Amino acid sequence: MTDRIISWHDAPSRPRYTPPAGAIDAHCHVFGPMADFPFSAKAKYLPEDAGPDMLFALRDHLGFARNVIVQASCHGTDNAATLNAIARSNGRARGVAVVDPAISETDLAALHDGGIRGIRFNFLKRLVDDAPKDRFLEVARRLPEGWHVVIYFEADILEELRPFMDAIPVPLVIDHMGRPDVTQGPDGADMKAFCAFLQSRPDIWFKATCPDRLDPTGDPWNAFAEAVVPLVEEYQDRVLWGTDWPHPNMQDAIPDDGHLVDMIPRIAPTEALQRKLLVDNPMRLYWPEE
Ligand SMILES: O=C(O)/C=C(\CC(=O)C(=O)O)C(=O)O
Repeated sequence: MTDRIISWHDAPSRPRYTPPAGAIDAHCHVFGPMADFPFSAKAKYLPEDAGPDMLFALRDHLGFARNVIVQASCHGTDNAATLNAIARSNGRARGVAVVDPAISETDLAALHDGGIRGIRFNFLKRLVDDAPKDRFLEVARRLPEGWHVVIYFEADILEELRPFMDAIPVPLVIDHMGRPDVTQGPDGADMKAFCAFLQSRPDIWFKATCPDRLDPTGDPWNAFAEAVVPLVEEYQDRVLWGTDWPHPNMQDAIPDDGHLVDMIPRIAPTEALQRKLLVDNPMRLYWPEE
């Protein structure tokens, strides 16, 4: 793999929608810089550098106050780039790590000190070689106090993953709602299955994220808005929102981040919902001490 990929908009528009004070972009990533933080030998894509300075400039441009930085698969289980970004954020970023399940308690504590508050299990075959459920479960049972598990999977394996997810003893946060087919609409099979899953436990959270990934009708992503707005309303105390910048693997349909922000009032139509989505909910998971 030699070609480095750019998957982000070089001049995102300024959103028309203004997020509330203290708004948190709760799903974004950093790439490198590679000279300081090389990519994993197992990486399935090799992006151009998208480091903390770029992320924080975008945060300010979009009107956000904080970030939750999720370790992307291209950095494997070496969380140094994510930790570096958190350290440079002046307390305005926390993160989610990807770890070798054999990680020691000491190393987990060090991640906590570095601002990590959860670990991510990625089940997308195009992104990772293996996802050992038994080993994932073992580490999920010995996480630091207050941590959660982020899970990334596609809708077709939701049922298969149920016994594994049901056994995880800490809150779950599901990336991109488990990638439903939003063109089926709010009552489609994928959304129904995801709702049933949410109803099975009160501590399953989800990210109402990635219209660009999930809606083949494209910007302005009407199918996404229609399918997701009832879910946000129904589960308003356990939903998060994020840009997903720098949009790994979206180089063929790069979204305008300003337009992504303008989706917020379409999936959370009232000020009260927007406050929960962007401030209260992510604060409870990532800055509970404030
Ligand atoms: O950024 C996302 O959430 C989605 C990704 C990338 C990813 O998760 C990773 O590299 O770990 C994807 O679907 O390619």
